[in-house]
Amino acid sequence: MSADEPVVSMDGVDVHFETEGGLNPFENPETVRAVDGVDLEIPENDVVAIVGESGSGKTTLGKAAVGLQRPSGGTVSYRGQDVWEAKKRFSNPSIPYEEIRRSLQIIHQDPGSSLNPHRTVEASLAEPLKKYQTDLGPEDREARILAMLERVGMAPPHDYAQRYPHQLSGGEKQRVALVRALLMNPDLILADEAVSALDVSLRVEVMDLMLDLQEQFDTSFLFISHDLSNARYLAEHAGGRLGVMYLGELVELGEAQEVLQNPQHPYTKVLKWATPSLSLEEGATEPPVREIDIPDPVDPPSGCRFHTRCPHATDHCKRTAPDVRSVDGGARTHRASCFRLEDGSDYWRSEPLEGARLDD
Ligand SMILES: Nc1ncnc2c1ncn2[C@@H]1O[C@H](COP(=O)(O)OP(=O)(O)OP(=O)(O)O)[C@@H](O)[C@H]1O
Repeated sequence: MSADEPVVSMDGVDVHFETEGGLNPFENPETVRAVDGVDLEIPENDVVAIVGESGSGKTTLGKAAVGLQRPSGGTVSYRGQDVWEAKKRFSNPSIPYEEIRRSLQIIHQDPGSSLNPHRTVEASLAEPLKKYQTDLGPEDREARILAMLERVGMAPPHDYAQRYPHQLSGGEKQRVALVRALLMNPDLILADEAVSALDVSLRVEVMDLMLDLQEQFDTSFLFISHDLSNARYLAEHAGGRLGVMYLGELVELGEAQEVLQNPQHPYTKVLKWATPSLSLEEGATEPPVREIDIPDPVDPPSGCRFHTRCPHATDHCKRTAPDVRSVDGGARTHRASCFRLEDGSDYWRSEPLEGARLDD
């Protein structure tokens, strides 16, 4: 372990779920490959926004990153310490599991679900402090809570501290959830669809607050959204990265501006096309896909998983899965998994699938 180690490293992470085999008890259970072979490093003070369609595995990836979902393959480490090794009884980890748990926090789409309806805001916020900051007395605890409430715009803080969750608006509940996460002094906050349930007018406000707090507390954020315009807003304003998931795979990752200005995976281009604020910039009209329907993650397509929809797919894509390729070779590498990034690939000599073409 060292201070230079990324806060979280995911190395070849798979999360596969076994599900019941339909109505027939003699049928074999099916495997949902929610996350497949994902590599992702999140250093200190970093922002990564992950975007993808519903069911692409974003939540599962996020939960695996903060140690709430055990991977079925690969490793997840916190500052070099394998998270699941640290959790084992009788292990002797370099970082105790309790410290890892405190350092990796989550805020949910529905902040109400993480607040006890029978407890005041102050009581809910005192709980993590009592558990993890045992040196704080009741007065210091109260002072910390009130200062944080004020910091996130809940003024007068004394008034908000005595309210119950039903006396708060959706935006206020999300602010309390943010305070609750920040009081743990975390290194990384997973914000899973944290603004999706809010009115459009409030989303930017809460994202601005997250950006502000991220800068002030030097906390890394893993922000998950099905909406590219939200992911873009947060990642671009933080100077962070944008990751694109498709059927369990992280198919593109890089600096947000670079990924959006110079997308390399055909699926990233589809997401751009489907986002009015971005497609209008380019005046694109025709959808850049052959098939609108998303395949089943229980039975993903062979080879490149995007080949059934890709406008550039060839026979080669149907048979072989592309490796992750670096696009620019820079320090914070822009990477994508597509044969079109390899000049010498057999892809270029292979027959385009029906309705597809090699050129743009
Ligand atoms: N505990 C589980 N057991 C079985 N299958 C699961 C489980 N959790 C998730 N899945 C499946 O894994 C796939 C990925 O789900 P996940 O929730 O991670 O996707 P997502 O991109 O976050 O989607 P959404 O935006 O709809 O939440 C889906 O097909 C989902 O049905």
